[in-house]
Amino acid sequence: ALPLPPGPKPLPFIGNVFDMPTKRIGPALRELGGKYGDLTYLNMLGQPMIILNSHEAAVGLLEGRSANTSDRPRIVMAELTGYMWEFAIIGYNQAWRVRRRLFHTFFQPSAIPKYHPVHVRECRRFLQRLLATPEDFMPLARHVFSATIMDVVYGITVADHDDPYVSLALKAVDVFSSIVVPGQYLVESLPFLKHIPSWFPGAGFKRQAKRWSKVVRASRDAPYDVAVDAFTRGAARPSVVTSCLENATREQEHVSPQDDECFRDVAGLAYLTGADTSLFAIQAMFLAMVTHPGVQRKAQQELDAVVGSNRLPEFSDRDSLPYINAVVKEVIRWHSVVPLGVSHRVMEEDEYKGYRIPAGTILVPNAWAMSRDPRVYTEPDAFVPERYMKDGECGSNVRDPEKYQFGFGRRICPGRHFANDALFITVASVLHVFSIEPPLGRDGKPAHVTPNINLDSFLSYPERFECRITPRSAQAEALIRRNHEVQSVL
Ligand code: HEM
Repeated sequence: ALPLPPGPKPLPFIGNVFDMPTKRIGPALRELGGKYGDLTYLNMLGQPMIILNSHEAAVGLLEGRSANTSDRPRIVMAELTGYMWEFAIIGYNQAWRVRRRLFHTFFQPSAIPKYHPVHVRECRRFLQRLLATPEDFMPLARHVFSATIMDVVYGITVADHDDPYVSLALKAVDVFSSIVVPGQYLVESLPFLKHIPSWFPGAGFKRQAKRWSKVVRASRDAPYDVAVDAFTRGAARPSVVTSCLENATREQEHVSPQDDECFRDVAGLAYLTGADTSLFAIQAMFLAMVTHPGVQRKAQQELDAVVGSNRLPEFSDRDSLPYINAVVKEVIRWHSVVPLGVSHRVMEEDEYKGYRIPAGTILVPNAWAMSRDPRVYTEPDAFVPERYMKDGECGSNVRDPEKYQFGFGRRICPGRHFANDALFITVASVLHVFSIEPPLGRDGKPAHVTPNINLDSFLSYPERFECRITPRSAQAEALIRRNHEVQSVL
């Protein structure tokens, strides 16, 4: 007898299909929320969907009711492309639990300090490459996070240019981004279309899925097979895969087929989720520094006072760098890397705040809207690390963006501590030695840079922009050039 949450009037049969935006999705859905409320109900060809436009609504349903809301919606395109090995999109079931538990053992807070040397080494190589070709800062940033995750997960060193694993991951993440945005493929609302023959008119999605499936499979198996081969030859470096194989072969001679599948899935997902997420956050940091020079100056003053000019930042400096920590938090808020989070699914009918939440409803947390909530953040579009500062410390003056940008409840991002480490060391190191400024215009004066963020797909990223990256001083340049090789001691 309870009403459904409010939403735009559905059309017969197709429901609200035309109300689902395809461009700047987060902002457009927030606008819808402005009319209908924090919970906006959409009927997508009969599939119930609720957009959660506020933090309170997302916490209420995804954390308060997590036993019932930790499932994932079926993604038919994931089935067609062979992506169901990714435990990020499989249901709330035993296969997910086993994989999530194993992932957690490698990425929980007590486990990740052992990856610090890899972060530091790759970050310092990044500084050297930036010095050589600063105009390539976008691809170089991709390289640093890919190199870190490939070393940590597989013990593989990636090539400086055109690495096959880096391009494979890039292609696989592109496929993933294309298939997970709600409402993009008709077959998601009409799953029977999955069975129409590939040659049938309108079955382009099936042909596309077939083309993509090769990349999807290879992205899981190619680096894993190389790591297993190295392990078998006794030539493996310490890595997540090496640890899995060592543990599995301690008591039995061979790895069971179930364990083999599980190890492939866990390593593959870390490899695919680990690089681009941090990459887009750090690209946003470069953009924020170009557009907010006052923040950059303040961060550099803190680095000069704490780290000094004779060395580069280390993880041990973290607690003494509150403003840098606040910059990292503001990067995470200002740029929603996953603007619509990852959808959850309601397993059994529920009631929330007097509304009926039907079984099978897809819940879409609009993280972008949460990051721009003017009730929580003054001037939400501005980059203001000071909002987290309290009595000279990076405290919790205001809602911590980690509470929504990494998802919710039992599905919360298990790689968030690792991502935080990667962002901290990169932000601190880059700002310590480089100035990031707008490019010079034809008149020789700094040009105006307008932030242009792509918000049309699953992962959001800054569109290509230019900036001048130069060493802050001769001493900073010498620091970068000095070879800071740190051994990988996983
Ligand atoms: C800035 C960086 C990152 C952001 C913003 C981010 C965000 C997210 C979000 C929003 C989710 C969905 C949570 C939910 O369903 O409620 C998620 C899931 C996940 N993330 Fe991240 N992530 C980041 C980095 C990473 C890294 C570095 C890794 C791996 C090392 C990782 C591994 C995962 C995995 C495995 C899941 C699936 C969890 C599950 O379904 O149980 N993420 N992430």
